[in-house]
Amino acid sequence: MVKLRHLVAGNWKMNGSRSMAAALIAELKTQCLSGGGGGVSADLLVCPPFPYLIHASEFLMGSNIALGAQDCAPQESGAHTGDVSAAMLKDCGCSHVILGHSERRTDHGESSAQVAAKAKAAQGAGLIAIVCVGETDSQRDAGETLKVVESQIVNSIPAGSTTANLVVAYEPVWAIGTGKTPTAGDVAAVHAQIRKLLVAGVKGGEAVRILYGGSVKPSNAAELMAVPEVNGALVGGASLKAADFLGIAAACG
Ligand SMILES: O=C(CO)COP(=O)(O)O
Repeated sequence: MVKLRHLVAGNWKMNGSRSMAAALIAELKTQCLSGGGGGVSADLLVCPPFPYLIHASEFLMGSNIALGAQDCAPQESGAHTGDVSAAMLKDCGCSHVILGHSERRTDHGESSAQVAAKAKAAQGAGLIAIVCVGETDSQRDAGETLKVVESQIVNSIPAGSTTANLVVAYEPVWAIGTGKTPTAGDVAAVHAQIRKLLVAGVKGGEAVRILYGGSVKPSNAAELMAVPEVNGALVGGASLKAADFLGIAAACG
């Protein structure tokens, strides 16, 4: 098992405003610079909604907090009203983009093949694709977790992915925004399976970071982040408060 530096990514989802982004990022910067983040040794990433990316990239200047988006188009450019290309995200200062989040798979019917096409476009534009996978409540109850995750991994990760352009996030759908989390043992089993698939199918797959997401908060972060093959967190609700987000980062050890 390769020891990797943790990545703590904040998925703001459809929350915030320009003034909220300014205040939250200012607080993150101050806390990180002053060491008030509890000696954060993880890499930090914030992913605001599209309209605030350009502002956020300015607010983030002078910090080493990275910027990401929450989706991109599979096409490079052209007649695709309402879509945003990966090159545009790069142009706005993004280094990462979240793809295939369960909310997009559900709300927009995104298939794993579409997620793979988006990830390929993102990587082609020089972005790191954060590809999300995870089972629903009923799939879990049916004992299908590993089968579902395997299928999503195999079909959502494009050929040409490497350690340098891919991050995977395991987010059980039933744990998102519910306050429920899997046991450390369950997380370990899924992450071990994902690692096996990455080692078999991706160049440098042993060093691709695998994040856990779903109701991560400061009070449970230490336990979740200590699970073998958990290399960071994809945080929703708790990423909207600087103290909570940094509390999670500090728990990475
Ligand atoms: O969906 C998530 C991050 O992408 C997790 O959301 P919560 O942390 O709010 O459960």
